Amino acid sequence: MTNSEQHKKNNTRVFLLATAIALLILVNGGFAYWQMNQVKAEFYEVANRDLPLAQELLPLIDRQFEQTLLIEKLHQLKPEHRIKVVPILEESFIRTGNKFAETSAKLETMLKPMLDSPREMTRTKMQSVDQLLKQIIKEHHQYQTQVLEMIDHNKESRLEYPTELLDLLADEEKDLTNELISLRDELQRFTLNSAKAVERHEAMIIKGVVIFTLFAFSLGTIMLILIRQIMNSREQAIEKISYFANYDPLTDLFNRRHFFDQFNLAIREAEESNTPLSLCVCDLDHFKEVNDTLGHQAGDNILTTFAEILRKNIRENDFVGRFGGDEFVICFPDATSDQAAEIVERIRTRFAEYNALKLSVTSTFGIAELSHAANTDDLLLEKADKALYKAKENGRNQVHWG
Ligand SMILES: Nc1nc2c(ncn2[C@@H]2O[C@H](COP(=O)(O)OP(=O)(O)OP(=O)(O)O)[C@@H](O)[C@H]2O)c(=O)[nH]1
Repeated sequence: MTNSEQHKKNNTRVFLLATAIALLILVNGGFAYWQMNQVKAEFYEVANRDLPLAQELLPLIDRQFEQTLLIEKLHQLKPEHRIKVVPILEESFIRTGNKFAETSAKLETMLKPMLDSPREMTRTKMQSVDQLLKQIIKEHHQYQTQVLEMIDHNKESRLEYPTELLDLLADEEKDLTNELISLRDELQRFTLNSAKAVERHEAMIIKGVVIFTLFAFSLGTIMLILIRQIMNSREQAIEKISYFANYDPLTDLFNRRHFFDQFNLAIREAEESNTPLSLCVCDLDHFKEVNDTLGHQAGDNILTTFAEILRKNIRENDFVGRFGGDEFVICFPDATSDQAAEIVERIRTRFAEYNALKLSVTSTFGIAELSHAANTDDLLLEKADKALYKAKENGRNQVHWG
């Protein structure tokens, strides 16, 4: 498998893993949100509707109790007064009782959907609430019947009420009130529990959001690091490619192609500004022998040393390239062949001095100057090559131009 195939495979794996985790988080978040909404709906149902309704029952019972006390005192009134008051009280007592029946019926209807709730906890709680309510309704009914009987009795007789009946009514009233209070408390407890459940679910969701954020952040950071690495290696590869496209890796000088690109530009500039320009072709002498006797590595070292001497001795605007093997080219913008020869002579001497210590490798140079007869890169190169050939013929280790 190639490197890029391996990269592609790794990228796909990272992407699939991230997608799977993101989907898991999404499903989990969705489930938690759905659960929280369910609990919230039940909570608000009780808090906003049923609880105030249950609390409404309590004052109704209180009112009926007060009315009972009044009925109790009826026998103290004169019969002619009693006849006037009894119907008013009776009517008021019945009205309050009807209101009680209406409110408790509403409460019963509202409890009904919760009795069929899909959540078992809600169902169990609501069953006990429902039983309590039924008990209250039943007891209230008995209580009301007894009081109404007492009113009838008041209408017809002048007799005092038997104390047992009054005690019984008082007890029933107390029971009724107590049961109403416990109904209200039960509903309040349920509301409180629902509120806690909502809080728990909200905390869970917040935790989920925090974990998701941390995860997304880490994933993002990893992605960024990966992208940076990919970009760095891409940049390095581009740098390498452009380096190899323009430079000779052994000597770090321009390669033949890049040298000639620059050389053509220099020729155009020289023609436009009407300034001189010279080209020098250099070749090491008997370099083959160095390779054959001392080895290829020693040959390489001599080539890099020669390149270094070239670089150090040319002027700021001059440039040099490796033509191939042991052949080099130097461009001298704004220099006649005489001026170029002066610089080249210095190079030849330095190289000869350097090598004289260890080996006897020397260099030979041929120079050509831009003219009407030699006004292209090819013609200049041909002219410089001829000069080099002449110098080699003349015994090497010298500079020829003219
Ligand atoms: N070490 C080394 N040798 C190289 C490289 N490129 C070419 N050569 C060798 O350089 C030698 C060039 O020899 P020639 O230019 O033909 O001849 P020469 O021995 O220099 O003789 P003259 O040029 O006539 O003085 C050959 O033996 C090539 O194998 C390189 O990158 N490194």
